[in-house]
Amino acid sequence: MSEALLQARGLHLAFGGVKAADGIDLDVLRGEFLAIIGPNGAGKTTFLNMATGYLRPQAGTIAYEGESILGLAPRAIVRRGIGRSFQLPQLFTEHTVLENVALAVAAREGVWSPLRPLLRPAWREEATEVLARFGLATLAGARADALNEGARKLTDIAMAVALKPRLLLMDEPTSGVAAAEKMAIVETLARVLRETGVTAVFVEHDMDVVERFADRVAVWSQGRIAALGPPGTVLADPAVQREVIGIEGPGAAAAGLPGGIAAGHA
Ligand SMILES: Nc1ncnc2c1ncn2[C@@H]1O[C@H](COP(=O)(O)OP(=O)(O)OP(=O)(O)O)[C@@H](O)[C@H]1O
Repeated sequence: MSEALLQARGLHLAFGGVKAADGIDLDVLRGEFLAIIGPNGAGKTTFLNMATGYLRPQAGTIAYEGESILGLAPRAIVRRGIGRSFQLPQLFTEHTVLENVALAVAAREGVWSPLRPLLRPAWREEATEVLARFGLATLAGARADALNEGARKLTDIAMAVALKPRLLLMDEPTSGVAAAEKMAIVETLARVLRETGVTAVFVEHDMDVVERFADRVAVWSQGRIAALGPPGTVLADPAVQREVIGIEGPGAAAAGLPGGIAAGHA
């Protein structure tokens, strides 16, 4: 079986004159944590949207487990095993944390309804187990709209994990989370994903998080992948430091994205 769980080739998508994807080739390898970094507007979310059926590329292919998923609706892609969490968590705010996760379990069983009375005990039990994995058991009875940002993010990801994905795509899992809480949240997230054998792709702006948790980093720039490789190599590149991380250095002026580091596809 192929090492690549998800394989994107030649993805193009323009919005008017803006090339949000301008020839994206990417293999997501089974079992890895792949971070996507890049400046605002580089096309990171557009890639997640194409991989999850929210946007259709104008050219190119996307295969999951060796089969094309192009043209499938988001729900059909979820059923294939690709989960998604969003920059702004999509919780049922008037429901409890447990109910939110139980609704995700129900959705996996084909019941797409936010109606609390329809929740079966088995779904609640499974949701309880998922919450325990995430260390959220004490918040099971809390209403989703009473959570702080960190707990909200984790609940959103717990819902995605309850759908039993083999690949989870996350858009800025730590955005809006207080700095002091951030590492603990990602630590929890990474532990659960490793325990459950989930491959992960995450868009991230915090380079400490990237360095600590990513096996590989892909640098997005103007709809293209300008560099791809281990964090130690990619984050040390002067062009990446200047244009993505915002560090000025002596070597930075000579390099430029995407041309300066275009050869780094590992
Ligand atoms: N549905 C859309 N309609 C029109 N333009 C869009 C749409 N989605 C994205 N774009 C444009 O495509 C470009 C890439 O956007 P995208 O959201 O993918 O970037 P990003 O790298 O995720 O940025 P950020 O870090 O700010 O979230 C931007 O110029 C954006 O305005």
